[in-house]
Amino acid sequence: MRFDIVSLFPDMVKDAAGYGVTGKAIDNGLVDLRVWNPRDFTADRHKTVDDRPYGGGPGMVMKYQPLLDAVNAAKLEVHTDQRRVICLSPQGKLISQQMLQEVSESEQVILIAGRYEGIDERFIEQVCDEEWSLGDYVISGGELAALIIVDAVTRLIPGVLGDEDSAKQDSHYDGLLDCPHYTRPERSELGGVPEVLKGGNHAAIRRWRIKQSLGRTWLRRPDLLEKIQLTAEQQALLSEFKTEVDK
Ligand SMILES: CN(C)c1cccc(CNc2ccc(C(N)=O)cn2)c1
Repeated sequence: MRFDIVSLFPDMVKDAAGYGVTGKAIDNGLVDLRVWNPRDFTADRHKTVDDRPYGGGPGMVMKYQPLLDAVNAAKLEVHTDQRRVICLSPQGKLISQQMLQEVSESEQVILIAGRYEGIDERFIEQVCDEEWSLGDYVISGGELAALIIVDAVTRLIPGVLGDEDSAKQDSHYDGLLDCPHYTRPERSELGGVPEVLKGGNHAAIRRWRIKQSLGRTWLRRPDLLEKIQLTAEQQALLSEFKTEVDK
């Protein structure tokens, strides 16, 4: 997987991606990350990347030409048709694990991190394949949003996470919230650890974890439950949870 991030703050993106799971994936060549600064694609003396909005109004709009030239430079470096150009913005489609899964099967993902009040619409319409939003809020630039995409997609690439299953056990991978996790010490001023987890009955532990995931999803995010078809076992465990929680 090759990520190309177009951003006015390339070091911010490059440095942040260099930590943890994404940093390791880059070091061992499972992921390639390249950053492009639109300012390097300006032709004027002042290296202009933004301008005043037609129609007036506050703030500035990013000019399309430096962005377009940066995207074209990124495309030239990777010969593939398995490529997605995605702009991050509050006007985009709300991302889901499914959208991330699809993109993880591409060869090149070009992410546009906008600043200012936004980007000339002609660039979004003509150059970007998609416009994605991480949620209904505005941040000062698309860089943090782009880094979230890089992180979430990288985790889905085979071989990136040590234990193949850990990605699958990620909450939202099966559409449910994750179960609670505990580690040593067994006793603490914060309380103890559920008995079932301390025993060696792996079938009981598996059932407990599934029940907790279902119960938490039912309590905290019933909207997620609406979207999935529960197996007979899941339905039984959720019913059990509901009777216990009502007590
Ligand atoms: C039209 N355009 C590119 C744009 C317009 C306004 C702000 C920004 C940058 N800020 C962002 C980006 C994404 C998100 C999100 N919710 O994903 C929130 N804020 C970009």
